Amino acid sequence: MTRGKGEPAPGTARWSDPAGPVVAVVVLAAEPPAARPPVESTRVGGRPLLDRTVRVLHAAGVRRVLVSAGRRGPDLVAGLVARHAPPAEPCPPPADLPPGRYLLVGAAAVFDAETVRDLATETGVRCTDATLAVVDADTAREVLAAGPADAALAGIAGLRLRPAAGFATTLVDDRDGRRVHRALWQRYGSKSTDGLVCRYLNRPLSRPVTLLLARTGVWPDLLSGVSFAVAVAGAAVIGFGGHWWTMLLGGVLVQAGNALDGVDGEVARIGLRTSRRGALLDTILDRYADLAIIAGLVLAAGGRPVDWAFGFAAAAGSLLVSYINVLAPGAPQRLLRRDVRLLLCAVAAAVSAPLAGLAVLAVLVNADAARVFAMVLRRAPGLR
Ligand SMILES: Nc1ccn([C@@H]2O[C@H](COP(=O)(O)OP(=O)(O)O[C@@H]3[C@@H](O)[C@H](O)[C@@H](O)[C@H](O)[C@@H]3O)[C@@H](O)[C@H]2O)c(=O)n1
Ligand SMILES: O=P([O-])([O-])O[C@@H]1[C@@H](O)[C@H](O)[C@@H](O)[C@H](O)[C@@H]1O
Repeated sequence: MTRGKGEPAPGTARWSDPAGPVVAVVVLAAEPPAARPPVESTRVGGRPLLDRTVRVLHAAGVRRVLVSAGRRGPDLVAGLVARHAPPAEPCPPPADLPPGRYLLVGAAAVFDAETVRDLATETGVRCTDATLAVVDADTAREVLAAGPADAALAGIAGLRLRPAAGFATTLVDDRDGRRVHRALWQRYGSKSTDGLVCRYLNRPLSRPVTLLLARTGVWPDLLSGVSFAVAVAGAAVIGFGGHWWTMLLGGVLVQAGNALDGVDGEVARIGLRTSRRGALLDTILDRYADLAIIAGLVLAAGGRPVDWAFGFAAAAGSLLVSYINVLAPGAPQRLLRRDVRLLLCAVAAAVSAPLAGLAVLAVLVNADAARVFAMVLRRAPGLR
């Protein structure tokens, strides 16, 4: 394809003029492929790709999302309108597109809001990692008239290429989902705040479970309940088992619950389904599971006064270490994060040393809490 119609002579300002908000046009095939489901219906993170695309575009601040899909358009858009607010709209015929800036989105593009925001700062730019481009109205009309954006955009000269600022890839077809979900996990599976046990032991354990569940659309809150149930089951087996092998089994269940506790967040992030409600549920269930596990160790140790004393100290310190995260989110790095505490409890149970485990946990968590509180207090402004 020759240079875009109306393409400015090199050096003129039009391509770089970022004036005006961008309108997104999701360019789908006018006719669905005969042999396979249309790529936009492939489930990514538990929702059809077209739904994810509309959601990400709105999350990136795009004020209008149009869907160009030939005669399929009105039906597709009707479904989107029912599931999105603000909704998507059918794209008018290319010749009727008003002047302005357009973000052209390929049917198979999988991307995040960060990539959209970065691209939308300019005009005349195309993403090298997925079919995304910001062009002016003339070029948009030309691409839409030519058919699916994937091929038409590649042929337009004069577009500056730019790697994705965030996440972006192209879903080849519905068999490519595994690769895309691995890439999404790589980007969103772990958190910057993960502790050492979490990063090097728990995330590798939770990753295959998440990759199995992320495409199903399973509710993250349900997964929070499952990891809670596994941890509490471990606590019960430890507390009431009475044999070395039940202690070992209990320890394994506690560590399994520890690792599984990352699956809910991983599935939520990959599927763009994180929620404040889910975060609260996750944290509250974790606190109860922590207390249940400590109670299980106290019962396994014999339930004597000394066992309850260490259990109380371990529980109080554990709650304080977690509470610091609420009181002072930017507090210095806490060492006895939940991933470390639960691994310590699991090992104590597995080697049938519940009292020793409680004593070590009690000393470490309270020392860590005292250390971090002292640092926070030193930084806190004095009386004014
Ligand atoms: N129903 C839900 C559950 C979670 N979210 C969102 O996810 C984060 C929680 O992220 P994640 O589950 O990845 O990690 P978490 O903070 O739970 O930390 C666990 C530790 O508890 C565990 O001990 C450790 O082993 C594990 O590896 C993790 O580090 C939540 O804040 C929400 O934003 C949601 O939306 N809905
Ligand atoms: O590691 P920690 O801070 O003691 O406890 C954590 C909480 O602070 C966090 O809010 C929650 O999402 C984690 O699942 C874990 O429960």
